[in-house]
Amino acid sequence: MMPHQSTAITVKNLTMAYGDYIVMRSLNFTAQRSEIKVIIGGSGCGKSTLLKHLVGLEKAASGEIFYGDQRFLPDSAEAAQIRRQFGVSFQSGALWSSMTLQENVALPLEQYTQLSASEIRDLVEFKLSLVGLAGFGHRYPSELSGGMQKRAGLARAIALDPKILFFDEPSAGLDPLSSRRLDDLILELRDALGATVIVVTHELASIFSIADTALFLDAESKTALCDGNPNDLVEDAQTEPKVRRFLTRGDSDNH
Ligand SMILES: Nc1ncnc2c1ncn2[C@@H]1O[C@H](COP(=O)(O)OP(=O)(O)OP(=O)(O)O)[C@@H](O)[C@H]1O
Repeated sequence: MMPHQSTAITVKNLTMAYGDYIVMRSLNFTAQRSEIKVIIGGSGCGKSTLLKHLVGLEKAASGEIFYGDQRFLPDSAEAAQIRRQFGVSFQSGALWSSMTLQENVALPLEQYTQLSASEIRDLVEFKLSLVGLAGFGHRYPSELSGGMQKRAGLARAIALDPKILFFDEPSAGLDPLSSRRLDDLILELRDALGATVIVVTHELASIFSIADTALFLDAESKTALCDGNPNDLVEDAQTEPKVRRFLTRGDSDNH
């Protein structure tokens, strides 16, 4: 059966491994257009590995990934075209320290579009204003706070109006207020771009405030134990105890 029209991402029987070491076996899930899906689970369960597979930095041991109805094979000719729809903000994809914010955000536009210098300048200013950094374009990353740097990374990730945004622990190292602002920003960007958003996070507050769905990866069984709205998962008596414990920070052990 072809994946459904409004389905942005379909993962079918995805097995991920490093050499002989299997990280996850036969994962199945979908993400709809404009859905915010968080990937959660204990340390080392394979969250970052899944993100790397989704963006094509790692190749599946077996199984398939579809964007819309297009199969995503990292080495194929179509992959470059699919990747153009991605906005990626990983820790490793931090800003270039030798470039101003303007130059950082302009980079993907210069690389991937035929826009003129003045069009790029206007777009960069617009993207910076979307993340609350209008007027900061001339600054270097070192001249910004950690929260501002994260937002600048976001501005770069949305430079090409991505259909799908990927974030790896966006609020790591931020104070609770900055982290909250970043969550609000992710919600605003989803609404403004209509993008599907995939986020790896450990932050419970973020999970409950931004996620439409939470996919829980379990290292022990090497499978996803659930994929649902986090509030429903806490309420639902059928939810795996492990997932409930995670989402309630162990409080449900007392019930
Ligand atoms: N390049 C690699 N080569 C071999 N094994 C790896 C590699 N990267 C990760 N692993 C292993 O794969 C498993 C999953 O790692 P991954 O980084 O995806 O987990 P994670 O859920 O993102 O962890 P954390 O929450 O601690 O960031 C771990 O056992 C890790 O040691």
